[in-house]
Amino acid sequence: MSETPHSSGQPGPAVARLLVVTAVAAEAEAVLRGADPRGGHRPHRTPALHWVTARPESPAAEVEVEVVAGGVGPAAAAAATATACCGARYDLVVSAGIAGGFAPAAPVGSAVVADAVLAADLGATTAEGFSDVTELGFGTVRHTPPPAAVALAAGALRAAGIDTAVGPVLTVSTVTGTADRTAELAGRHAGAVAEAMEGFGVAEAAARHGLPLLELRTVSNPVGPRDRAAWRIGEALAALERVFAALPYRELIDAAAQERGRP
Ligand SMILES: O=C(O)c1cccc(C(=O)CC[C@H]2O[C@@H](n3cnc4c(=O)[nH]cnc43)[C@H](O)[C@@H]2O)c1
Repeated sequence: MSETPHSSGQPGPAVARLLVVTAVAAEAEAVLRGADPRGGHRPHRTPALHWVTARPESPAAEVEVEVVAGGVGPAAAAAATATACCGARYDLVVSAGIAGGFAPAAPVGSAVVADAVLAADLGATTAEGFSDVTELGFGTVRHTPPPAAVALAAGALRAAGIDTAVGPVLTVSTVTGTADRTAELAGRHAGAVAEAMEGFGVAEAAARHGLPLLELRTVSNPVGPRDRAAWRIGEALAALERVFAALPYRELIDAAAQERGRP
């Protein structure tokens, strides 16, 4: 975090900056309704749909929240996050939106906080089964959010009465739609609480910018046989708004910074 110049010429309170990346505008709007209940945010159209708001939490500590609706899927999410991070300074990046929840950990309407962000279908299928890219000798399939910030976020959501699970969140390029695929993913990723389509892309971009990452989602549907008509998107968006109303922004940013060895 940097010191902001004050009208006196002395350094003033540091403004901490949070970047939230969602897939679609409806998710970004839910995030902003929660983060900015007074509705004072300023919309922009570049680089994607993009909103900025200030969230003063105490006279000594301001937080500015920027929300980008970067598109569906890991590639769009990575491109939007990297573009945003090239244009401004942030202290923490959050991948947010709706998700499919694995039963019984994450029922519809509940929240999930990722303690690992996993690329679940980045690899190769062979006669012996699936090998991820790390097993094939390339790159990574895992990003680990700062544990203290994960615990802080989950504690704040539970304190606000939001049913919250903590565990690995899978990033997939294809939404799971069969019982076999559900069992395969759950078998390969013990303890997985949810799947969505952007977290790993956001994480890859944040890591290249040296920034800590969280993934926070609310559940619109169970992971399982496809039944799009049963997705409870309105319920998940309302829960997403409650999540972003309950977060202790400044403490989260400070916790993430401390784990990176910064003051
Ligand atoms: O139709 C709408 O009104 C609407 C409003 C908000 C979001 C959507 C989306 O379809 C967003 C796509 C988004 O959803 C995530 N998601 C949700 N459930 C799953 C799932 O079971 N498996 C994978 N991804 C899921 C995902 O991150 C997509 O980007 C529509």
